[in-house]
Amino acid sequence: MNYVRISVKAPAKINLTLDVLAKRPDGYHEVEMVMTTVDLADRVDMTLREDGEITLDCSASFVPDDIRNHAYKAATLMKEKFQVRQGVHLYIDKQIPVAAGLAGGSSDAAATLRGLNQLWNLGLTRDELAKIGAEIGSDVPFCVYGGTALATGRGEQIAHLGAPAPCWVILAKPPIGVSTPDVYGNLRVAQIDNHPDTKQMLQAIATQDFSLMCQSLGNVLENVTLSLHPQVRQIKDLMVASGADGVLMSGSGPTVFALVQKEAKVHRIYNALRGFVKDVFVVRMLGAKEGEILA
Ligand SMILES: C[C@@](CO)(OP(=O)(O)O)[C@H](O)COP(=O)(O)OP(=O)(O)OC[C@H]1O[C@@H](n2ccc(N)nc2=O)[C@H](O)[C@@H]1O
Ligand SMILES: Nc1ncnc2c1ncn2[C@@H]1O[C@H](COP(=O)(O)OP(=O)(O)O)[C@@H](O)[C@H]1O
Repeated sequence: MNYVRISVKAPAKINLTLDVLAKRPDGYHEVEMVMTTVDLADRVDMTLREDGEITLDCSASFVPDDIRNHAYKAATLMKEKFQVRQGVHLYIDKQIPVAAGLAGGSSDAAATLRGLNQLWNLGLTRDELAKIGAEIGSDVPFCVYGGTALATGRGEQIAHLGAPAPCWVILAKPPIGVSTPDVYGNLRVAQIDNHPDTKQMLQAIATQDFSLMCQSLGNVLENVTLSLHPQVRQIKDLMVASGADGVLMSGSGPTVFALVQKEAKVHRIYNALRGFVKDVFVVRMLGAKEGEILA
């Protein structure tokens, strides 16, 4: 089918575990992370341009609209690699908080790769798109597939997992932006004393055991971000005091998420947080499903 315009959902991710095993000679860190997508999503609209230009607008004016934008980078890479004559206008409807540990920019890039594959009739597989995504950022390959996965290497090696136990996810982002390179840069790998039990998390997911999943949550970047931004600790404490079953910071932060199974608790936690931070979202995990193309 020939498209002229296509809209693709770009869901946020959370890290159920994030372990750092070593610092690599290339400056990246060797990680082991269990990630899952949630139904808080940007939307990337792509409109064919016959003049060959790549242009971008975003509903959030502070997000870059040039090559610094991961979605723009994705389009440029695809055009160059496959010598595409046509161009594209990208419009990003931004719903995911920026620099929040939720991979908003990576997911926009992944949605752009998926969408352009159709718009420009490239016929690439998801695996091929994920490989291209790794050239944009470590989290992009995961975002190309979505669902739930174990990510290793610098985060670009993906092993798909089944859906975790169904539950509510309450996200709260304090009004600070966190730089991922700064957080990794402040981590002292030899001094990490809170490595998560990744195997136990994999077991919790395989058996859809909600309480084991909550017990297995862990993120070695949390202490680094907590020391830079004490508000993150306050949000965690508030979630726990309001009855959350499991609480963790996502990625490099500063977003913190709470997991709960009972709907009554959702309201209690949401109301407690809203008095404290503006950006609070109640979402569901997307399970094992792949990112959805809307039109
Ligand atoms: C921490 C995580 C957890 O999912 O996510 P966010 O908090 O950014 O959402 C990821 O590891 C972030 O992945 P991503 O944001 O794609 O990182 P990249 O663009 O590839 O790298 C940005 C910088 O982060 C550092 N970095 C990133 C990944 C990695 N495995 N080791 C690193 O040391 C490097 O300094 C690198 O230059
Ligand atoms: N499409 C995009 N959406 C949001 N931020 C973007 C995008 N493209 C590039 N960026 C830049 O990437 C940085 C990280 O943003 P984001 O992907 O939202 O956070 P995180 O890496 O914490 O998940 C920001 O500083 C932002 O300026």
